[in-house]
Amino acid sequence: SKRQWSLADFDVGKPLGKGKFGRVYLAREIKSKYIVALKVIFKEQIEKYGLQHQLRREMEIQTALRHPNVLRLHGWFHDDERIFLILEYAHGGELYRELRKLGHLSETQAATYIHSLTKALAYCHDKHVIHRDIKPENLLLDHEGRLKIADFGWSVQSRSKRHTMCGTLDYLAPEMVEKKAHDYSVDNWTLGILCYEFLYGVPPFEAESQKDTFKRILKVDLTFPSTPDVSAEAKDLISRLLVKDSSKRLSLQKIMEHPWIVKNAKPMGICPT
Ligand SMILES: CC[C@@H](NC(=O)c1cc2[nH]nc(NC(=O)c3ccc(N4CCN(C)CC4)cc3)c2s1)c1ccccc1
Repeated sequence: SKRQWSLADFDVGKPLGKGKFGRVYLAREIKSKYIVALKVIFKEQIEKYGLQHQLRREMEIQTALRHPNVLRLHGWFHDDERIFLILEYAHGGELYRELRKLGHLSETQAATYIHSLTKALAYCHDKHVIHRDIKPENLLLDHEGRLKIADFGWSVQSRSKRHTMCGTLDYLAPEMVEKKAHDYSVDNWTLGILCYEFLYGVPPFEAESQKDTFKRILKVDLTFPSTPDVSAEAKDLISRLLVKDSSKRLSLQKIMEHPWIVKNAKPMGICPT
């Protein structure tokens, strides 16, 4: 019973954030008083960059995904110049703001978020979806501090081996940098990048220029600073994910069973900030 929505159904509030092709606003569905995030995307922008198919894929993918760590897409509607996505509202905002505020996360927080991400990715991969653009900006927190993956704008159904350069450089796996065919395991690489960034506050291959970042990624030039003091188990997990040969990266199942995750991750995916 897909209900037809329109802008008249919502009270639109303050802007929450903006991305490449649109903005997100706090909104309330008038009849139910249900709070949502309304993502407004301009058709001419999408047409200008030929991203209609990509946006349609994002909408089809995110509507079909039902997981506690994946932001829900409740529905959509459009008018002459805009497309509106009715998204779950994540009250806690962007994880990367929390990361910037704290500098780096505790091993409990980092392991809890990595565990939640791993479960969400295992669910997505089971549905043949590769996100390809997991980065702190796309990770949100709900009112209980539970992690939610947002913005499937770059995700693909794994059937198409086609690749398009996407995502910020720091998170790109070597095979994507080398424009080789890539598969699910790019998301495993990214989990390693994120785990490092959660614990150290910066991504592992950060460099002055894009070229240097590319070189460091291709060399897997991984070094661990002496501070903050990070456990050997955490470094072990990171080292088993940031592996150039994508077939040798730790599987999502093995990540969930890794001693550092088992010891530090909160079972319900919620940890006191
Ligand atoms: C991830 C980018 C993507 N975003 C979404 O899809 C987004 C979907 C979605 N649902 N809920 C959100 N919540 C917020 O954005 C938010 C931000 C700050 C908040 N706080 C400020 C600090 N305060 C102390 C607590 C409350 C609370 C909620 C967002 S963003 C996007 C993509 C394209 C265009 C626009 C946005």
